[in-house]
Amino acid sequence: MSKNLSIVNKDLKEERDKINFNVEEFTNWFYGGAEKVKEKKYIENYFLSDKDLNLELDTSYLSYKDKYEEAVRRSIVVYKKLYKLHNEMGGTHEDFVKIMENLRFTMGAINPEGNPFVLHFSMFALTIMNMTNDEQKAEWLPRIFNCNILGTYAQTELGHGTYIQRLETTATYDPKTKEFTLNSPTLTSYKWWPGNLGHTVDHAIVMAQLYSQGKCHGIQPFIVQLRDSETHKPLPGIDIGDIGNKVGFQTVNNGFLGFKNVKVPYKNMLMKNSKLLEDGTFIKPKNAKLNYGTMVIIRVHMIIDAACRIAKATTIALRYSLVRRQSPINPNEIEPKIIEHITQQNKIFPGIAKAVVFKCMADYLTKLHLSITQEGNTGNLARMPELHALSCCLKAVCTNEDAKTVEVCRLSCGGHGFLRSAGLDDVYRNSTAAQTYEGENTVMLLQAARFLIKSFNEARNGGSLTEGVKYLFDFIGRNGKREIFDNSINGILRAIQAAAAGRTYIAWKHIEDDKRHNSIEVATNLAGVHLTKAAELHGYVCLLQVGIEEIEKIIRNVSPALGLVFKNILELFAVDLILNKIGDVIQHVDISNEDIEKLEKQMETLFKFFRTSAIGVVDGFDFSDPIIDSTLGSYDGNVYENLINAARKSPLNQEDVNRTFHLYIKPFMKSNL
Ligand SMILES: CCCCCCCCCCCCCCCCCCCCCCC/C=C/C(=O)SCCNC(=O)CCNC(=O)[C@H](O)C(C)(C)COP(=O)(O)OP(=O)(O)OC[C@H]1O[C@@H](n2cnc3c(N)ncnc32)[C@H](O)[C@@H]1OP(=O)(O)O
Ligand SMILES: Cc1cc2nc3c(=O)[nH]c(=O)nc-3n(C[C@H](O)[C@H](O)[C@H](O)COP(=O)(O)OP(=O)(O)OC[C@H]3O[C@@H](n4cnc5c(N)ncnc54)[C@H](O)[C@@H]3O)c2cc1C
Repeated sequence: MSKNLSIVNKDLKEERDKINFNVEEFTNWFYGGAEKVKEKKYIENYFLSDKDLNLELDTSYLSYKDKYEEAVRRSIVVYKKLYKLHNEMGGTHEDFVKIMENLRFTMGAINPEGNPFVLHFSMFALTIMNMTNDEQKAEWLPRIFNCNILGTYAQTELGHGTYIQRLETTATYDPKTKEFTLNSPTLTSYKWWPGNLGHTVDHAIVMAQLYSQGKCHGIQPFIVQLRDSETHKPLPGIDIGDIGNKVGFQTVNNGFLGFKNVKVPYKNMLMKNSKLLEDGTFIKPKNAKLNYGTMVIIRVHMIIDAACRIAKATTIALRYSLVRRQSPINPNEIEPKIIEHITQQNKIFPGIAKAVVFKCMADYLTKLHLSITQEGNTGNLARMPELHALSCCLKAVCTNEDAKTVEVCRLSCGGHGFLRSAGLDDVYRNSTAAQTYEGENTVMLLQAARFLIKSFNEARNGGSLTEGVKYLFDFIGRNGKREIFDNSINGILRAIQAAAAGRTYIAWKHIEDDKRHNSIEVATNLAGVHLTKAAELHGYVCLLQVGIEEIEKIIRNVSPALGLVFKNILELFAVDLILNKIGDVIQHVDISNEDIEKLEKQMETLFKFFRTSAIGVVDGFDFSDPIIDSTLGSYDGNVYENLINAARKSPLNQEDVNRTFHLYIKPFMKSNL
């Protein structure tokens, strides 16, 4: 379904004629196999072809309220079809997950400003699946699955989002009535931000401080009904609403929520991890952070979201750059495609490489998450901190890169990139939201840095390290000597590792020095900037290391022509990375000016090679026109026709004279002031 039937712009056609590898083979890799691509296309078409969605309507021109109502209407069309398709496919849980995973991206085309049910189908369902005991699963899962109840994940409050230990909502247990009483004791204890909470859902997982037998037992999850199941009116004691207009996510319906003596039955505390006996005795979980599990799952999922947003933005920027002509390079020659300006290649090509490497990382992290979760299910929680640190670190590094890259793509489209119809604004808004939700990125980096510092101490004391941080041993082993640079892909990896280890050492030393006059906590705060830099560099080490390992495997399994493209992509990623981090590298690596010049030259050579493959790679990301939803990035490259057609649809252009002329402008002009 992806290609539209109009005539392809000749400049773009000429580019595609020069592609020297099999684009379909790349697509099959990106989506995990030919069967998965078929499935993706089928599911995409199944939903997007539905006329009831009325995708012709450009919702960006609607009011805030109308946008929300249209998003709800469209979502219901989609979810009805989801259940129909699920039955047709066989009705297994795997079928459902398959549809959901594909639908996740299709939903962006249906509700470009966000999905008013996304929390039900992600955090709410996942929390109930993973944090309940068997009886609770039996009670809640069928109702959630059938959408008899709709829910969200209500953790953040007006006063606290990051430091969740200090959430203020209370759940006080009374063994006589076998009920909890929920209260919001202060204004700052109001829940604030949960998606879909304002007017859509009727239930929520509420994170609240559990009080029992006169003691506080920390935050625990409760399932709470918020609205009447018939009238949808807020239940007694519930103060609920929408938090208002935002930078993006306009139709996600983020809400606020206050409780005044709201009664919740005993069975509604989620009891897989912590347990409360009916008499009010609290039984601690094996690890108190098990209650943070849903956040970890979503952080893992966010890496592929970042990869796909970059893939989408670079597809738009590259296709446009291959049809837009401007500014002759030689004064007497015709204006070139703007991609011929090397600075334009520098804006777009590294982004394409990032999308590919992030995809490798997403696959790696998904497998790691699965294996650590399976260990956890057998009671072995030893690797939980490693997964937490890695998911925090990569969530932050990948979404920061994502927002930066999408913005560079917008800039690379010049003035037209600023048009809404170019399709980059929603991508950017989603990227920048992801820098904050599921853990603000600085805070995430600091969590990762805790793990790095612990590992550094471990390494100094001759202890053992997890695979991903073993490079700290190399740093300690060098005993203050600098890593000698060599200009190979593994040489670049070693240089970034040396920079990450060196920065970890600086942070560690900063803490050790400050500890002499301060508490460890104050010393750690004072080292904060170094710590975040160390964690960021560690994130890049992980990306490059996993990129090298995965791409080496891929090269062994694909055709030689595609293998060369992957090799080119990996080198692009690596050289771009080291040049961007050269300040950190110089500090810890013996690298000469000549080496740096060589790297800069190498980048130019890589661009030259990638120049012919780039369009094949972005076509291989296989975003259909409705998904790409961009006047500049459509498959046919007919950007000028697309732009004028989109402009003609502006509500202001539906009449040739706007009433403000007669009401205000004309009287003003005739007034002679
Ligand atoms: C209908 C049926 C449906 C079926 C469904 C089927 C499933 C289909 C699947 C399909 C795919 C869908 C997938 C999802 C799609 C994704 C789309 C999502 C779109 C989402 C929209 C936006 C939603 C946004 C939501 C939110 O933002 S929710 C709120 C998030 N909030 C945060 O992230 C808060 C950040 N803060 C924290 O996490 C913590 O406070 C902290 C970690 C910063 C600190 O915690 P704390 O203070 O308790 O910790 P300390 O400082 O005391 O101690 C630190 C030590 O604790 C360890 N630690 C911390 N966390 C963990 C952990 N999680 N695991 C292990 N260990 C942990 C640290 O390691 C420290 O250890 P140390 O002391 O040894 O150093
Ligand atoms: C679009 C969107 C959707 C969301 N959806 C949900 C949802 O569905 N459910 C839900 O419960 N929540 C949701 N949230 C809330 C989100 O998880 C929090 O906003 C996020 O975790 C950040 O917390 P905060 O707002 O308290 O930021 P703050 O912690 O107040 O951050 C403000 C500044 O303080 C800094 N800071 C804070 N603590 C530290 C520290 N320890 N060290 C160094 N610097 C620090 C931060 O780096 C930041 O610069 C959503 C938020 C957004 C933007």
